[in-house]
Amino acid sequence: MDRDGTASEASPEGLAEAPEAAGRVFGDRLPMAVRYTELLATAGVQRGLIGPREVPRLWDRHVLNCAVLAELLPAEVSLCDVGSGAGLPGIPVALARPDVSVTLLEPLLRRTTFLEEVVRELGLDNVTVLRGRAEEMIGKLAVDVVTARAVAPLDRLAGWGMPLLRPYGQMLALKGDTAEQELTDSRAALTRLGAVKWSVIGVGEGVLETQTRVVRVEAGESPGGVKAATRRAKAARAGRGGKGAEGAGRRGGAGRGRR
Ligand SMILES: C[S@@+](CC[C@H](N)C(=O)[O-])C[C@H]1O[C@@H](n2cnc3c(N)ncnc32)[C@H](O)[C@@H]1O
Repeated sequence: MDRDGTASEASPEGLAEAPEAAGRVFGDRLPMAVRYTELLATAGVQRGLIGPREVPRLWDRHVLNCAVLAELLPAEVSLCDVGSGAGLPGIPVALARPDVSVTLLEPLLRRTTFLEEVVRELGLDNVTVLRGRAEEMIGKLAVDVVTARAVAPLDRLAGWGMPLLRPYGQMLALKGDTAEQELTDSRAALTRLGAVKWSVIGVGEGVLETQTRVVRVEAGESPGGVKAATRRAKAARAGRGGKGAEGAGRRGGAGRGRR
């Protein structure tokens, strides 16, 4: 990140010190989390990716609130953060869990530019930035876990996120107070999209004053439904390499090694 007013050595105005719980969440990666939070408070605000009023509450409402998702992740999974924006929740999760391979998926250039700069500056070797819309990635990207915060109502989000899952993967959506209602409203869509189980879970006990509420949707054998399965099969036949339909999910399935 260049320093012509986009980031400063001193702590940015209004940004609180890292809370004690941050040390427990990020361990020896705490300095990286501190730097990320500073970049959100400086370049992130200047480029319109974070509201200036969020600066005093970046740690609790954003960085820690997102990082506690790590509690729900099995070991060594692949994860795609759909609509990552300024990197939330993907970057805090990647910082808290170096074993997890994270793809930040975001369509807007201004945002992917920021994300690439952050990844480079922090030296985050478990993070890839991918520019595009979730619905364009079906058959090209397949992961164990999809995450999202503030991207779309649950039924629409599921239509984008479920087809990106490998069999038996899971979608984790940070939903706050609307979680139960959105689940109720989305049942038919979730079933159609190959979900076999769903629930609302609170995470962050002992870290956050108010726990983060997460909608967890678990996929069965054919996440995304018939159309997604067809597109995945076509992509596999075409033998796409790299982050192809099988390529991105390089590690164990989401059902394994839960912790
Ligand atoms: C309100 S922002 C939330 C950003 C971030 N997740 C957060 O919580 O701060 C919504 C983001 O979703 C992205 N987005 C919208 N439609 C999308 C789609 N179809 N696929 C992927 N990302 C999308 C937008 O570009 C935007 O960055």
